[in-house]
Amino acid sequence: MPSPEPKWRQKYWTSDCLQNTCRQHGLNPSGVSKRTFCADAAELSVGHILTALSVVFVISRIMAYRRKLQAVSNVPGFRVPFYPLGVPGFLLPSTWWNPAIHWTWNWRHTVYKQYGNDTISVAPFVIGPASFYSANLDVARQVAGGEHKTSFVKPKKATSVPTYSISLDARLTLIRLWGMNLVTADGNTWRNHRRIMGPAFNPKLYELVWKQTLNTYYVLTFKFALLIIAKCGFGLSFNWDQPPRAGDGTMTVQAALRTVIDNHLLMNFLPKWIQNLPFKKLNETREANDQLMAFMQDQVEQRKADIRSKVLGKETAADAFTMLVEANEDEATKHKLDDVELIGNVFNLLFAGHVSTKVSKKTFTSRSSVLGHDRDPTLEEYNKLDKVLYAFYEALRMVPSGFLMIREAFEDTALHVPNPVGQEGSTTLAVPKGTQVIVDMIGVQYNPRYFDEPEKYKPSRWYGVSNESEAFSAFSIGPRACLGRKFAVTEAVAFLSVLLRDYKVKPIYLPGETKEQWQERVLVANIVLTLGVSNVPIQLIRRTRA
Ligand code: HEM
Repeated sequence: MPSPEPKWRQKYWTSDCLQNTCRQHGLNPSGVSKRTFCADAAELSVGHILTALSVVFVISRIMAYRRKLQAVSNVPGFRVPFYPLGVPGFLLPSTWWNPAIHWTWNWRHTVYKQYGNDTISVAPFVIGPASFYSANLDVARQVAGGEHKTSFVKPKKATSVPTYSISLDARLTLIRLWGMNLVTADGNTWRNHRRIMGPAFNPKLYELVWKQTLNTYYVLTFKFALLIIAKCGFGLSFNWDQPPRAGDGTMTVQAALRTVIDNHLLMNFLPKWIQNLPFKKLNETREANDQLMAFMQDQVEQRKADIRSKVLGKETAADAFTMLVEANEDEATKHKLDDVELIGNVFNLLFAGHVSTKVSKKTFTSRSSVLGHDRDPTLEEYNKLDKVLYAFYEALRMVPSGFLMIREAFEDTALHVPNPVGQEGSTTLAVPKGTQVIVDMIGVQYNPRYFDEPEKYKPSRWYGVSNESEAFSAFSIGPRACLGRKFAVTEAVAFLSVLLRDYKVKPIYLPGETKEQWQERVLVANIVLTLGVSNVPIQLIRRTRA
């Protein structure tokens, strides 16, 4: 009994094969079993099926594409293969045929001009939903303002966001990590969250923000200055994240040095017997001093060992500390400093270098008209620091960290899109349920409708604008505007006022580079959950007291 033909083969028999002939391939029927399989004919059939499938796919895409164009009322915009916030659009590099997530930044100066209005559409012809992108504040008010009667919500659940929408999915998943919250909620749930959260943002909190920002400024600049002097002056392998531990490891070198520096007057001027009294502060200072000495001793030993085992002709490290130890080792024995003297010198250098590099609380700039005294600013003086506020507003306008506000129509609705500048009125567009309207916050901040010469850094444009004003829109507008606005602004003003009091900030130019060219070079978007810029080369120059 011949074994039965497998099913997949039988499927491809042609009627010619069944009649023991194959006109197409000229087979002689004699001797050819009825069950002979005509492989070429079968391949032809697979090809037919694939072609048919492709045709079906293309037709379905064309129909879907037409629906997307209808959804966005044929408003001009991108006709590209992929949705910018989804896979693969998000993963592929941003280029003319794939805007990707970066387009709102990369093309911020040109894109809306190119399409003739500040609301445009995206209709991807391969994959992804139709959406509007708008740099218009009236559109923002309709979709993101959180008005009672809105037909737009933040895209519902992270899980319900289509899987092609990787970035959106990731953003929502991240901000929902700890459950439903004010940022992700909508409707009555949002109102309830806001009612409870709102009172937490009160003057007492801002008082704390102010105080802690100033404290952190000193901790930060101390650590920063220590790091530089330790690395460059002494070749010590200090690490920002994991500072080295002094002595027996119970204290970081940074903490020990801080204590010693803060209390050096006690150690220098009090008689020894008083220093040894069992008071908390004296105990701590003694302990810190011992730990630091043990650390320095260890460092000197290491340097000596390095110098002794130095491979002939190989340079040792060029830091001041190593060179000091090396010079001492070269001295004739009678002139040599002993270890304690060497440490004394090293410590003094470290101490002196650190104190002169660190930002002293007492440093004061003669330029400041507000902080005219030898002290830190207080929160009560906030209003007088308006120039600092305007500088911060302008920087945030140029790099708005909350760069997209994504909304979705939960029912069929309408959108009133203001006509281009110079044309009165607005156009009403029908927006089907499920269509996204994305407020492009970068576009808003660079929109010539709202700002003249938007590409220029001009803090003066904010003169007289109050902290609550909606003219400044980088924190969003309407009832759903950023709850942390005053928190962020208080922190920024406190930090910037002391930083700018103590330091001049100078851009580091390439040879022959202008300020505008520098700005264009360094403003490279760094988009994670929020928008930032990559490394900005600047020089901080300590101000001298007048
Ligand atoms: C420079 C700093 C900040 C900027 C530019 C900023 C910007 C924004 C923007 C644009 C929104 C609206 C998002 C949307 O509707 O999709 C928002 C909402 C929000 N922000 Fe901020 N934000 C900043 C700092 C903060 C801080 C420090 C906090 C908290 C301490 C905070 C808490 C919130 C909350 C809770 C919401 C949701 C408000 C609601 O939906 O009712 N933000 N922020």
